[in-house]
Amino acid sequence: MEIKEEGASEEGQHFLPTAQANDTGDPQFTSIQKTPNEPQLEFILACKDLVAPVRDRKLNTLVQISVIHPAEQSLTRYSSTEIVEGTRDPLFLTGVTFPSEYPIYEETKIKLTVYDVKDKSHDTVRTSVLPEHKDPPPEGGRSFLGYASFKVGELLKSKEQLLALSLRTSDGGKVVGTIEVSVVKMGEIEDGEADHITTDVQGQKCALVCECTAPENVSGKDNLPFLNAVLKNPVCKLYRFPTSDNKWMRIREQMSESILSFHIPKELISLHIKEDLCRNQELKELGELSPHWDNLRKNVLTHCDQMVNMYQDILTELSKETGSSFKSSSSKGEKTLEFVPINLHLQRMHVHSPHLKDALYDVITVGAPAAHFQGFKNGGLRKLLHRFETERRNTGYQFIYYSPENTAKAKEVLSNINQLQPLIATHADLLLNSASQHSPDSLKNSLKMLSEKTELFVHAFKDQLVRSALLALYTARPGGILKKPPSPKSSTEESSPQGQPSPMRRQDSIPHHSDYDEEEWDRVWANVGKSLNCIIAMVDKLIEREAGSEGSGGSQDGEKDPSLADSITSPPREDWYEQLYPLILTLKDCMGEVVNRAKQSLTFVLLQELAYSLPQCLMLTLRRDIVFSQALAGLVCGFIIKLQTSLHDPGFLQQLHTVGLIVQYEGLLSTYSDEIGMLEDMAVGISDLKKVAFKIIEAKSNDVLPVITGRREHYVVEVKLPARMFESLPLQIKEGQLLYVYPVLFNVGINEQQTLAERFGDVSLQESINQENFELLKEYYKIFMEKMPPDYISHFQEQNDLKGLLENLHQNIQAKKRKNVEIMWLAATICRKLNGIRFTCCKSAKDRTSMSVTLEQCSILRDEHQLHKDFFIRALDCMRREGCRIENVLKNIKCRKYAFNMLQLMAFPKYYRPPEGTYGKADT
Ligand SMILES: O=P(O)(O)O[C@H]1[C@H](O)[C@@H](O)[C@H](O)[C@H](O)[C@@H]1OP(=O)(O)O
Repeated sequence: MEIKEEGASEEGQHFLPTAQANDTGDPQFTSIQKTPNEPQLEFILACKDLVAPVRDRKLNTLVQISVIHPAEQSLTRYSSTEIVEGTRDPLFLTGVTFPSEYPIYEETKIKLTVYDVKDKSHDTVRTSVLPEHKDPPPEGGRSFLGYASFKVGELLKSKEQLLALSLRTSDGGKVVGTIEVSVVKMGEIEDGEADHITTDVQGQKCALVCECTAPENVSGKDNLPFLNAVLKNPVCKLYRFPTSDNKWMRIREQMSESILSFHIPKELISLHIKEDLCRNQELKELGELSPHWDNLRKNVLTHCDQMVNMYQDILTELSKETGSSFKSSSSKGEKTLEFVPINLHLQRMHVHSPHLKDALYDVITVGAPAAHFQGFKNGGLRKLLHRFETERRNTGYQFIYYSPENTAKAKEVLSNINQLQPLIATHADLLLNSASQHSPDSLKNSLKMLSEKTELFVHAFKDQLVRSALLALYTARPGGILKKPPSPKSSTEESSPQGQPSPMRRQDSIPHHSDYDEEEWDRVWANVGKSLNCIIAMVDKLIEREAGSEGSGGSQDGEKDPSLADSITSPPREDWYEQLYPLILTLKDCMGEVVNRAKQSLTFVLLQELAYSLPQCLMLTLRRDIVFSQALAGLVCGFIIKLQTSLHDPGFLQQLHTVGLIVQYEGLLSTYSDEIGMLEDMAVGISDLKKVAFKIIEAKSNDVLPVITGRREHYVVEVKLPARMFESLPLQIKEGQLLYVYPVLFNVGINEQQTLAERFGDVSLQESINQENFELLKEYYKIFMEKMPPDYISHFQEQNDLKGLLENLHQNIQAKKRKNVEIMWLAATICRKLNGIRFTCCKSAKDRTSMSVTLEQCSILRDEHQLHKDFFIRALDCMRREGCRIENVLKNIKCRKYAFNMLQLMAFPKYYRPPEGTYGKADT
């Protein structure tokens, strides 16, 4: 068989194009028996007695793994091990894993090529186009030692599932050593085998017993189809690391993109369009205005219509991207992709360690939510919004100033009205329906619903803002005189039960205006309550009379002859519908009048917001929408994953509905140059996530993608769960209780730009963000301690010293130390202990983020899983050199190099520097 390098494929590109991937298995070839959703094949490698080309030269070796698909006979680079230095018997910590989706069969051939790396700094530059010949020519820093190959079937059927293969030179002649391939077995102890492997500490050796313990199901395998609907294109890596008691632990690293990257922005933009179209319509329906206000309105409408068109164009463009699940760092400035988060991934570490429970650690990695297309010349949202508000407050002579809180309130009342009015109309019709059926029970029920909704409606206007807005609008009408609206039917007032006062009271008095009848609003408003009272009184009367007539209609022995009762003994049956119909009409009329007035006045408040510095105001809204959309896509992804992995945990579920979830963002941006603006955007985007609530509903079809409802001030994300999963939820969640999140952001700049900021610039932005968010975190902890049950808390306190960690975090924030990465470690630890959702972000979530998540993973292995202390750096190097994150760099910029140069790295904190040969100035 001819082995040739496949030109377009790339090492680490784990999956063939979809058309080639064959989930159901090709009948021509023998599938590997496997547990659904588990990797099909995992093996580890070691070499023995390698022969150095030059005598006495110490070998630094790596193995490159390539796959020959049986149908194609061509060779695809699959993955590599790390470089093991200074030994002829290397034992590699980076293994090989073929995930369940990979088209691999017993007939698939695996080729293992061993290289000697002379110069690590020249070893990594492997671009997407590979040379055509069998083995790559000696690249800058490595030379070919030997190769071996085997069929997957041979490995699986071999004794102990272990192959010892001779490594041969490229002409197939000389044997240059042996390579051992051993399937990673679950639950088996390979005792007796002691291997010597090199540690971090140069020259030091460590004897280890290979042992793998049975993994427990921590990932909720059964739930995976649900998760697979949102996660796409997983990249999987395998490692084995020694523990402090010389056992092996097995680590699976997985990185997946999410379809939510595009789905959430599309949902959100559709909502913005709906909200803005509705507002524009309301502006048009504002009625006659004096010339000043009318011109202003025209101008606002022109701009607002343009904005809606722009959102529509963006949505059309995004809708073309069907099935997309990834926006690369190089697309961050693209206008049509502005709402899409940059490089969003789930970064997962699955640990199987001896004597300890299996564990999953998830971090969502994503580019800092920021408006790259709009740029950062004038800063980001935090500064821009503040400046805008201050200027608006101080230059209000052409319009009326309403505070952001009042503007938000106006939007809220408007939205409540828009929801409640049709709801009340429906309940009123249902009441009439019950009346025509002459059913007392159903009449009572319908009345109950109608009363509840009407009370909410009446309550919605109990605000001074409506009054002041009514007066403001009055003065903006031509001549400042309102046409007197028709008063509600007098019959309503007359039939009001004993003329009793309505439940509403007058609010504070509004500013005086000689022509303005401030009592009028009270009357219009009170009429809704009065007409409801009339309906209640009428229903009572009808039911009472019915009961009375039934009592008098019975025969003496208590038996009733219905025909007699109807036609002879009882009075003719009353037509309930006829009695109630006019009252319902009155209620609807009164309501219509209130809605009309309130809507117009509150829309007038919104006109004021838009009127000031029009284009700037709309650009700010756009910027905020963009940043929020990116942040929300990440949050929804994190929430769904957290929910899926924690469904089995009753404590978590209780926390979810009684307290809510902490969502912790680690920012690595610098407070220098453009990244100041990014951080300012990010801080607002994350804080805006407070406006989001989640609701879990049962999926009624295979479509489990979340649905968003609401408007800019308040969104509800409906997460659909398959019936079986939904059933396992606590009642409160099943009943649709809203679930809240508490986002917090801690930022520590780590690169050379931060050095400049510390020396010559200003770090106050970072300091205030950390301080403010510490307060939020403390507040969350307080609510958590108050709301969780005492027995949970006492167990929780035994396990975790959260108070101590918080105190430590506080001290570190106060300390104002340079590049104090301790802040991020502590915040992340606190978040994990509080069952929260973890995020890590830098500009592109590619380079700095990769350093940070790999460091976090290894720190967890050290602190929670007894990673052998001498192997900390090696584990870190393995993950950075051949792990998921270098694949992340590759998929973003088509080059396997972290975009750092030597000078930059000198400014990095020590543990954030990648291993030699994995970085260089690439064209990003
Ligand atoms: O993923 P990032 O750390 O934001 O990537 C940076 C990198 O840190 C920096 O060294 C390099 O000069 C580039 O600016 C990278 O950003 P890109 O957005 O260009 O990938």
